[in-house]
Amino acid sequence: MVDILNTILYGATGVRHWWTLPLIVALIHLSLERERLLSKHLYDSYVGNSAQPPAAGKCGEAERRARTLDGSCNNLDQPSMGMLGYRFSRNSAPEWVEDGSRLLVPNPRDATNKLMVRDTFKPAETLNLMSVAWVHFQVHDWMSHKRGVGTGEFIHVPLPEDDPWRPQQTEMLIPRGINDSQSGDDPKQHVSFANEQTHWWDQSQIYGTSPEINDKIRTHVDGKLKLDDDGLLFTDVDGMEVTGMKQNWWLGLALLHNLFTKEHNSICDYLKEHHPDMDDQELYDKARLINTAVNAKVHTVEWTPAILSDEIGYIALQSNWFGLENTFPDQKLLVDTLRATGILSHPSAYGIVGNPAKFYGVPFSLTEEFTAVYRFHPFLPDGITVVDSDTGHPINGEEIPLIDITFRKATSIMHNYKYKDLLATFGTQFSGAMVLNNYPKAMLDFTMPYDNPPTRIDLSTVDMIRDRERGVPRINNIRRSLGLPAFKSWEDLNPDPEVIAQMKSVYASVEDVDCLVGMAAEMPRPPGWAFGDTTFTVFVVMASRRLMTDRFLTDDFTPEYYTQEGIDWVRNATFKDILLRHSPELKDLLSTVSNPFAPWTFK
Ligand code: HEM
Repeated sequence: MVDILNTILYGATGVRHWWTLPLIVALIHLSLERERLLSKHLYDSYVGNSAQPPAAGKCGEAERRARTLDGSCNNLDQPSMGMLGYRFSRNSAPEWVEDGSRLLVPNPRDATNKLMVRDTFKPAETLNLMSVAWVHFQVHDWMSHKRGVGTGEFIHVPLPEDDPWRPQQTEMLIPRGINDSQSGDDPKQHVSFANEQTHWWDQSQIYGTSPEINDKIRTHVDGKLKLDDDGLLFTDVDGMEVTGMKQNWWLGLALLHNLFTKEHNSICDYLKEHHPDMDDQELYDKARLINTAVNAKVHTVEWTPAILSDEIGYIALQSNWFGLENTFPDQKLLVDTLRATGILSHPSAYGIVGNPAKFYGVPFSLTEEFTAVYRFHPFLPDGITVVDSDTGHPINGEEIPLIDITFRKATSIMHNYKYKDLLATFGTQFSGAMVLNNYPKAMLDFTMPYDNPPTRIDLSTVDMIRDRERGVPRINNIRRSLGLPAFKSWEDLNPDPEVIAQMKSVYASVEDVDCLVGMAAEMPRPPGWAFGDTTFTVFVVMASRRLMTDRFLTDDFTPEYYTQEGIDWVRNATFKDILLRHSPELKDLLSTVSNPFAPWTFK
């Protein structure tokens, strides 16, 4: 049914790019596409393999009522689903998974030098640096593949003859990823990797996944988290903030970890006011549920529409949360009719949140393709200039290079500048665009400070190696594996003759183009979109799926679990209000802002 309708609406019309269809037709197409992808493009990494999911503890009353630290018991029928250590699944069927024989083909460092390295900064003029911080903050909630630092096992990437790192070195050593594969695994599936975070959207980056870290961040009074006398997160012995997850730490993460720790405490105050009988644990558990749902909502109805900045993106994302019914209240009859005839799915018509969970027959975990399409390192700028939030004037004049806002230097900046000025800086400065030759130079030559031994890496080469190591298909096979038409020629991927010439100097064929390079190269895109249709297709299936499968965002998004006040808090929450709650000094600057992930301007 879905296929037939989609063919009539899209294929048979001969329209090459679905987003050029009339709005309502494009929206119906999207709804049908999502059903098609969810029904056919979810592949569990445990099926056919000898490995078992990690063991979950017992799901008692406490685990039923609140999010657990290790993510177990979100699904009460299969308690280990999506928990810490659970394997990433895939959107591509096993036959599309790369087998590792092309790990160094073509040389990823050559691809970086020619196609990725930033020549001049290309801004994404519809996105600010806050949007970059935001997405990284969320990525740290969802995923972290284990790096094999200290195992002594490296992937040796030969440096091209004219490489800037020569003559000091002739190869780049990249610690191998640690895979979870076992001898009885199906060889067709190549390799499987486990997640060091929980797969659920549960703010584990703030709350931690172990009792030790969780204990360290909590006051154990009134449900609250620890903040110092300046209202900031405490500094740990490693020189960075005490918080749930702090890999690849930089100022953007520091700003948002502080913000949502403050927000947690505000939610605790509000709950205590309405429920003075709640003890520390209950306040903490409910505040975590609410804080998490707020993040999922802001991401869905504010961040994503900023990234997909047009009418289709806006309506599609509003209806993911609220349903088309509430997005177009005056079109209720049309929505009901389209639903009754099966043209619109239930989630498209009535929204995902608060409606029954849906699994499409496959246990939930995030996918390797989903990780691959979130490699948004070109969003990072070369540096920041801190501005005064009242005047917009630079403070201390000079730009602080990107490298000097990473790791413990980020924490120093948090203490050396005013929080409101740092927020204003991130609000007013542009993000980089996800296009070719826009990877920040600082990320192309840096040493991971906490690795032992320290490794000098170029993150773009590492990004490509990781995708290849994890069996992520090249861009054209991702398209085929998702049932999208392949790029038949270079021109199909990007019509610019100069870009084609440059790509041809690296890749023998359009079939070889890496996912990362393909994502940056893909043109045309819908106007206002930060990326192309291939990336978007992976988002369509996975962004919906992680909402649809989470008990606390579907079946149990109820007053019983959240309290009525909690449901109201989530319903009313906007990112602007959160910023203003914790930095009311930004009132003037934010007064003209409608989406806080688009650049703010001083009057
Ligand atoms: C200064 C800021 C950042 C630094 C220092 C940084 C550094 C890193 C490093 C070292 C890795 C792991 C490489 C490996 O596999 O060996 C990584 C992975 C990754 N980064 Fe970043 N990154 C930054 C910002 C961002 C941003 C803004 C995004 C946007 C979404 C992002 C998305 C990712 C993703 C999706 C991965 C793969 C995660 C996984 O393998 O599970 N990063 N980054």
